[in-house]
Amino acid sequence: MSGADAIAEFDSVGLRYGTGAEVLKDLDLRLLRGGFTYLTGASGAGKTSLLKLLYLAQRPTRGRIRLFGEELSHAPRAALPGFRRRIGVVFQDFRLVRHLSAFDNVALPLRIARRPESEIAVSVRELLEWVGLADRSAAHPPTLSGGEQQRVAIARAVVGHPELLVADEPTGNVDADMAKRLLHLFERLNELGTTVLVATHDLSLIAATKGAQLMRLDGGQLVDPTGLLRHPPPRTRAAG
Ligand SMILES: Nc1ncnc2c1ncn2[C@@H]1O[C@H](COP(=O)(O)OP(=O)(O)OP(=O)(O)O)[C@@H](O)[C@H]1O
Repeated sequence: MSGADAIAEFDSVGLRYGTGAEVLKDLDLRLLRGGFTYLTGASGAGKTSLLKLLYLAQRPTRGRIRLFGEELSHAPRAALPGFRRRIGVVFQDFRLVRHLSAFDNVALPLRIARRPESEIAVSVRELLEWVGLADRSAAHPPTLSGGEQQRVAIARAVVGHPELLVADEPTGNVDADMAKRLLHLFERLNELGTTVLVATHDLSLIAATKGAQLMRLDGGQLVDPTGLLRHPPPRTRAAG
């Protein structure tokens, strides 16, 4: 398989914070375009750190990352916002804008993309309904429960149909029925072409997703239960 089929590739990637020990070691991985992947691992294993590398909140301390076919270490800083706009992120701590309503938080990526307000209104309403918050669209984040904030964060991450969706424990604050509904949303987005990576401890979620790839982090290293990772990475590159 050629590099052109991968939306992201890690080649011997390591990460340390400051002068501490490496929290991620020798990561070789490949996220296939259009794939659905779960990332598991004990608390502190490095899941959030790996996701941060993918959504460009951290740079690796060694190794190489290719994203959307581009080598990140060669990309100028000015190119990074362009990459980020292609990625939807559900942060573990939600990161909603406090002074904006739930509606306006979800609308943000579409407004940044300068989509017409009429289209924004339809998309945002549809998503708020899907995540069970149609009647809370005017509410501000501080007045929402943790689970409600998480659902707004998910709606915001998916509303622009990103090429890559990265979600950190996206069902950590919701009940089993809502988790199923949110999983269905991710699957639908995946069917429409979004590559999905979900970090989770929720084994029932993983069991419910047919055909998903599973990666596990253990002590900062990737264990590969489904045998789909790349060891070692291919050196060939497809033309174009
Ligand atoms: N900004 C930081 N500065 C220093 N160390 C950090 C920082 N962020 C994470 N770490 C350390 O890196 C290691 C991996 O943390 P990370 O948050 O990636 O794990 P995780 O698998 O996502 O954990 P959890 O499931 O509890 O969210 C931990 O030892 C953590 O203490």
